[in-house]
Amino acid sequence: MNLNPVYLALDLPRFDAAEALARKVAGHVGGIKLGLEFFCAHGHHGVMELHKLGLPIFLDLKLHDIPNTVAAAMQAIHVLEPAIVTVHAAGGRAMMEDAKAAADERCKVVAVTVLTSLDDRDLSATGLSCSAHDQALRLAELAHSAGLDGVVCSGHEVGAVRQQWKDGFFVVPGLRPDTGRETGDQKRTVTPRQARDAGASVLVVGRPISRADDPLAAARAIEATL
Ligand SMILES: O=C(O)c1cc(=O)[nH]c(=O)n1[C@@H]1O[C@H](COP(=O)(O)O)[C@@H](O)[C@H]1O
Repeated sequence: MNLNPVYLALDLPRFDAAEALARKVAGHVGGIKLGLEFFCAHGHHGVMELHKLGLPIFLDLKLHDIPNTVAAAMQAIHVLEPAIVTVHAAGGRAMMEDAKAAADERCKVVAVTVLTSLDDRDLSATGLSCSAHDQALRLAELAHSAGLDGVVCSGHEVGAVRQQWKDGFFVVPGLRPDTGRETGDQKRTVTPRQARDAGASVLVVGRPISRADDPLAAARAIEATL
């Protein structure tokens, strides 16, 4: 895997705009993350097209269903040769075990713990009485015992998760280079540098690059802080 830990989240509705942005910053990111917005709009064909850029592809599908369905979905994406795929840890141990068993052996399967857009109050509204921190740790332990490669968590938890899972592969989104600025829908944010120092393996960055006046300068500036 490329040494630059930054994966650019290509959350753009139009294929040509997504491809142009990826081309522009390709030399300053380690890979590209294609999520639900991209996959629902452009499907397998869109992923194949972006493979031509030669960067590792992180397919962020956040699969969450019964084990049989998730395993079948994992098999259906072998052909896309993703470097990383996401499932939801809340889908449970059997679902994660079957997802890992169905994945290509070169693909890292990581489980989303607690979305970075949620805080303790949001969790309480879903019926969970623990903190986002404790829930992320609990789900990371479950993902570890299910044999996954790692988890997705915020920069607030990644240090503690790394302590309990030394050789895990950890993806941290919800990054804001300047935490004093508007964070939008993200609630548990840190800077890319803070996340890296706390033990992140991959740093997911979307809008701080894609919505910057100069995306190339933004990608370079983030790279320079790492
Ligand atoms: O799985 C993810 O990548 C993910 C998990 C999570 O808890 N929070 C989160 O923001 N993400 C993704 O990371 C990206 C963050 O985008 P920005 O907030 O624009 O940097 C989006 O593509 C989200 O789908």
